Amino acid sequence: MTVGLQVDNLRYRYGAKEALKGVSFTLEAGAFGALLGPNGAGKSTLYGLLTRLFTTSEGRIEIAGHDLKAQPRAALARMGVVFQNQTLDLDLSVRQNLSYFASLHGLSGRDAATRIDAALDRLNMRERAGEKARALNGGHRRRTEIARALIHQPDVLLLDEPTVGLDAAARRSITDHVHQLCAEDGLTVLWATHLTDEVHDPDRLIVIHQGEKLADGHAGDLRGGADLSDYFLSLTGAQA
Ligand SMILES: Nc1ncnc2c1ncn2[C@@H]1O[C@H](COP(=O)(O)OP(=O)(O)OP(=O)(O)O)[C@@H](O)[C@H]1O
Repeated sequence: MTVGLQVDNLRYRYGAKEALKGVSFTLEAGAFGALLGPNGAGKSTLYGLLTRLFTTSEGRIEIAGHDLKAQPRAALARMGVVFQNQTLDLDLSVRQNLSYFASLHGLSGRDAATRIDAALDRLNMRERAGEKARALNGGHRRRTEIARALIHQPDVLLLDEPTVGLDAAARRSITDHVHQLCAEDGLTVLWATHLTDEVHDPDRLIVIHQGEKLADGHAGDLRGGADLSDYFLSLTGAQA
């Protein structure tokens, strides 16, 4: 199999507090990986390490074949990130937000315009390109951020609780769009959430709790005949 994302025996401490206690998993290229964990499980810590907001000497991360510690630039170039907090410039148009990001990646002119159009098409946002980000609802702002994260054509897309604050229809739409990116474009996705209804049966499901991995497999196999939230609750004792 071609590996999209590999995390091997990752540990991280905040002083005496051990936030990750040796977490390992591998996502095949093109997989939708749902990282499910209750508050405090260690999801944000894992994302911080994956994006090199901070580093650890314990464990190894590989992104699309590049070791994050040994080849950070090459590894990060293969990664797109959608953070939990909104990061658009609300006074710029959708297209301007994407153009700014493209130029940060050294893209300009016709090449940038082509990539921006393709990314906006992918998220059904092309017809909104001229609107100020401020005029968009929360769901369309998130779609713009996802389109922006695709401009440099990453192999791996990380999303940290991307549906926080969205209504049910927008949540469904974003979740479906990202599943399509895996199925149709071969993108490897890691989607952190504590909402079980965002996980589909064929998805790869990784459950973490208190810094440890409790389960890893296809969601449908793991839950068996049970409801996924009941399964999650029985594993973690937490509220789904
Ligand atoms: N700066 C910090 N100093 C000390 N402990 C921290 C710090 N940041 C996080 N922690 C602790 O590390 C553990 C993992 O936190 P983390 O934020 O990674 O969890 P999470 O799964 O992202 O939770 P949430 O869904 O609430 O964001 C928690 O016990 C948290 O209290």
